[in-house]
Amino acid sequence: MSIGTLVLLRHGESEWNASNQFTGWVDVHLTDKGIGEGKRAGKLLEEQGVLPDVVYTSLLRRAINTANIALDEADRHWIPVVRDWRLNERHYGKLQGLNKAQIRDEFGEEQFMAWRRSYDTPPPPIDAGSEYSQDGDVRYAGITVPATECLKDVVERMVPYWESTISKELLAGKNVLVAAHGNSLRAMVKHLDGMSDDSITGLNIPTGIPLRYDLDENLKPTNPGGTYLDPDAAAAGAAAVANQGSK
Ligand SMILES: O=C(O)[C@@H](CO)OP(=O)(O)O
Repeated sequence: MSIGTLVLLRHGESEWNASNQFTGWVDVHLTDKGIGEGKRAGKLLEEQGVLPDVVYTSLLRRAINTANIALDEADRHWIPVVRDWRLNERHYGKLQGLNKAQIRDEFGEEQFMAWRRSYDTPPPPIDAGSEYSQDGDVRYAGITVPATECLKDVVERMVPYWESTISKELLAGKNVLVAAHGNSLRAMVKHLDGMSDDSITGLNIPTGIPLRYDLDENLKPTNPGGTYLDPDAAAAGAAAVANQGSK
């Protein structure tokens, strides 16, 4: 049996992407632009014949709604869905809700970039019970909700999940759509492409553009880095993410 195709999809633009706020586990809505990006993602899946058999999402509405919109557009709204917190965005700790440009101004470029993109420097932890903390959220009953995470923490929660679930679907020949987030997908790409802790710091994932991975029987990409279904829009989108926080 041949290996299924993997498609990674970062959610469309969220309200806090638009207002330049650190988001993490805060459950913000898509903007109208984000909804449009979800539709376009679905069109790309359909036009390029990359039709998922199963969809995995985080527990956050920006990823859930993007997947629903894209699948509806591609006429695959009926496929089975699995949702798991391990696909959630990286928890941004005390930075959740704060403006990226203000944090950059207050703490300087180096500290700002260490919190955003270093592999193992987590932001300061969020206070339990504060406005943007998730410690009392019923959807996370039974798990220890993080107070902050660095990318390494995301890799450590995501890879065992990948190995026990998503990779098995692919090995069984199913096409899998993973609808998730900038940093949880960076963790997945790092794992798939075997990227070093240093090289992942320079990788940014644009909103709403499907990224296809063709895998061999060892789940190694035969197209390293994956293939965006709209490469020009992806390059522009990734540059915009990289520049967030700049004036
Ligand atoms: O705020 C966040 O949760 C993420 C994704 O939007 O931001 P960044 O790209 O700065 O890691």
